[in-house]
Amino acid sequence: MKIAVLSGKGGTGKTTVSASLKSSIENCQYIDCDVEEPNGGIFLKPEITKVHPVMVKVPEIIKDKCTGCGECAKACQFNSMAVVKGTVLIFPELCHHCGACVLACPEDAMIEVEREIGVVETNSDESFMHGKLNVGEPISIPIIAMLKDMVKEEGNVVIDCPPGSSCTVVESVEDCDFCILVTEPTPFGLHDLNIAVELVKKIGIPFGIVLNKASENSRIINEYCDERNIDILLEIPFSKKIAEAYSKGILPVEVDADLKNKFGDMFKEIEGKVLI
Ligand SMILES: Nc1ncnc2c1ncn2[C@@H]1O[C@H](COP(=O)(O)OP(=O)(O)OP(=O)(O)O)[C@@H](O)[C@H]1O
Ligand code: SF4
Ligand code: SF4
Repeated sequence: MKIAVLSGKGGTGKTTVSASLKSSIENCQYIDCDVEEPNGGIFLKPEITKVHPVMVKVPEIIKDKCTGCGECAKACQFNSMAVVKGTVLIFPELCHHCGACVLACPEDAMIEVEREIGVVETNSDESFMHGKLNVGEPISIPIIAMLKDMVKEEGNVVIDCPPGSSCTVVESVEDCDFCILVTEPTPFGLHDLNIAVELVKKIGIPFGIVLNKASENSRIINEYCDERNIDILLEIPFSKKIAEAYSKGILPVEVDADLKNKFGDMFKEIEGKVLI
């Protein structure tokens, strides 16, 4: 089973939940698609042995051939190039690597060259993988796509998604069997949970909720889920012990055997839902 863990809102406990789930079930690959801030490794402590650069293709001008006609800039839907007084300006960070400008050039005055935007790192058996986007790079999809290509066909996979609900999240959850939406009982948590629910419904992947940092305010999430017939798979209390363990890079399931069992039970429940 491929299970994606996401949360509309950052900081709700997505990494805590995904790394805890990975640690509570057998034969599971962990993939950290939160490539701007991959921190699952701080908990799981893999020994990184392989580093794969992630390259993208960006256009380059052959100056001798260019007539300054501007067809390339007209073809670019992402404003990543402009022709100013006959000179082509390329903004590689904005480029979406579609190749349209190269096709549009009537003079064959453009070639594509490779540019590194980040890396994918794995341990020796690839049970752990994360992507790292280079600082200042705005487009992370190619790194997530490479991680998804390296997903094992056999066994279970837990995918720690980026926060939010943009295209990086869509790329991360695509092809998954189930989504766990992690939320917290605050108005902000509820607001962003609603966006995440809309997203997974649109993509058409079955889902359930983990209510993290559960407290006396949990009612707002319980009511939201009751009204929509959404399952709350697991409630994790707001706990100083969990926060303290986190600050030392220790997962809650390492200090609480009962919680580890609950993660195992949640996995079985998800399995039951997916296999129906
Ligand atoms: N049950 C809990 N009780 C108390 N604190 C918690 C609990 N779960 C998580 N936290 C705290 O919430 C913070 C965020 O946790 P975590 O990094 O898992 O969230 P995240 O959703 O992955 O964040 P990001 O959006 O940065 O990826 C941490 O400081 C952690 O200590
Ligand atoms: S490859 Fe596509 S996005 Fe990049 S500059 Fe050319 S047309 Fe624009
Ligand atoms: S389309 Fe080709 S020839 Fe025209 S400006 Fe662009 S690179 Fe130069």
